[in-house]
Amino acid sequence: MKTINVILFGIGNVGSAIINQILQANDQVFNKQGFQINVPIIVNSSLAFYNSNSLGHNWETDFKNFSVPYKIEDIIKFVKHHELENLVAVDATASSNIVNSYLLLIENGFHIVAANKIANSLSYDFYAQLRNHIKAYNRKFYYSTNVGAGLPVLSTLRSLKESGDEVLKVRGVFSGSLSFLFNQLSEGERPFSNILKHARNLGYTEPDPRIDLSGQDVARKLLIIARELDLKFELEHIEVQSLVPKQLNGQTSLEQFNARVLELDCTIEQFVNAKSTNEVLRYVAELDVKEQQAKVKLITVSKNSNYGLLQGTNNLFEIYSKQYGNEPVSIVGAGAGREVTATGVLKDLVAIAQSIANVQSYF
Ligand SMILES: NC(=O)C1=CN([C@@H]2O[C@H](COP(=O)(O)OP(=O)(O)OC[C@H]3O[C@@H](n4cnc5c(N)ncnc54)[C@H](OP(=O)(O)O)[C@@H]3O)[C@@H](O)[C@H]2O)C=CC1
Ligand SMILES: N[C@@H](CC=O)C(=O)O
Repeated sequence: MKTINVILFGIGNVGSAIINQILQANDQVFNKQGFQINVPIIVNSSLAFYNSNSLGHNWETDFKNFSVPYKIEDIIKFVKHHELENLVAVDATASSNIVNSYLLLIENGFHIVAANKIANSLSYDFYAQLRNHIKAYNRKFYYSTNVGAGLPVLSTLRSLKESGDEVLKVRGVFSGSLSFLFNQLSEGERPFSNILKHARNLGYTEPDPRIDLSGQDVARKLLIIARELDLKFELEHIEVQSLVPKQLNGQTSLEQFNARVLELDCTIEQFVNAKSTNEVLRYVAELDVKEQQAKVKLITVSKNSNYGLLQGTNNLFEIYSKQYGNEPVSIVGAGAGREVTATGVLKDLVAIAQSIANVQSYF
């Protein structure tokens, strides 16, 4: 039985669901495949909880009672001291701090699984450097939840590419939180700011929801898709329409934004008033591979179109390729949420565990 040791950075919405799903699957699912996933260290932005065995179901209480301040070097020391093998750093934060330590972690034997999109949306130079490092140290870097949460978007793009097809265009609704916000808004019962609060409580938004509302999160996803398709894009290549009123962005802190969130309603009302009654609003991303053009913006669509009929946090990815012609490959499903995202992270983790345990997966 191989033991995979996961060091989990971030124990918020996604991180806590990852722990609970691992604890649930270890006995019934993973052991049968010849491996066990242990989680000897969990951290938030300032504290770490170390446990040389593994976490139990009471991990939240343990974290509250026994966590201590840490530096990344302490974590590396701990895993070396306890001779922990098969190390995977799971990044379930939205922070660039941990991304700054990816190279160091790789040099110290860690594979990386990231829900965090920052590493893949920094400069192209860093994007390439990270991949060179992964190759040089014979590690793996998986990030399937960067686009579409648990949906198989990046794997579909890769398999089309690897089988000789040519992806020409990718278009769709890429944000789970914006999908939820505009789906709820079209029901017409609540102001936008109130729906936003609900979306945050359900774990659909980024820790700072302006990252969603400004289009930045969708632009990052589009950038990651573009790079996956071998375009050497930077974030600046993407035309972005922000929904955040100017006075609530830039210099404003998250606390100030929260206090003045009602001001968002006026901005959104302008878009609502500009559409007809049989239309709804959708925040859409589009990459034209041939023209090398990428944009993300709010549009109006007919209520009865495939975009208009989206429900809940559903995403829609339409992948146009040479072989599929005018009928795109379409992927639809939940694009945000603690559980679906944690399942996506687990798929990446299991792929690493299977390669370590030498398990032949079905695919
Ligand atoms: N929610 C979703 O549906 C999806 C989320 N993702 C991605 O998953 C990531 C996490 O999202 P979510 O769980 O919703 O966010 P949360 O805000 O719920 O959790 C973030 C966690 O990261 C911790 N953290 C922040 N900074 C650091 C740091 N420098 N070092 C270590 N830990 C840190 C926070 O600790 P503290 O409490 O101390 O600040 C908190 O535990 C994001 O990158 C997001 O884009 C991807 C797909 C879908
Ligand atoms: N904030 C994101 C969550 C997943 O990446 C979204 O709304 O899609």
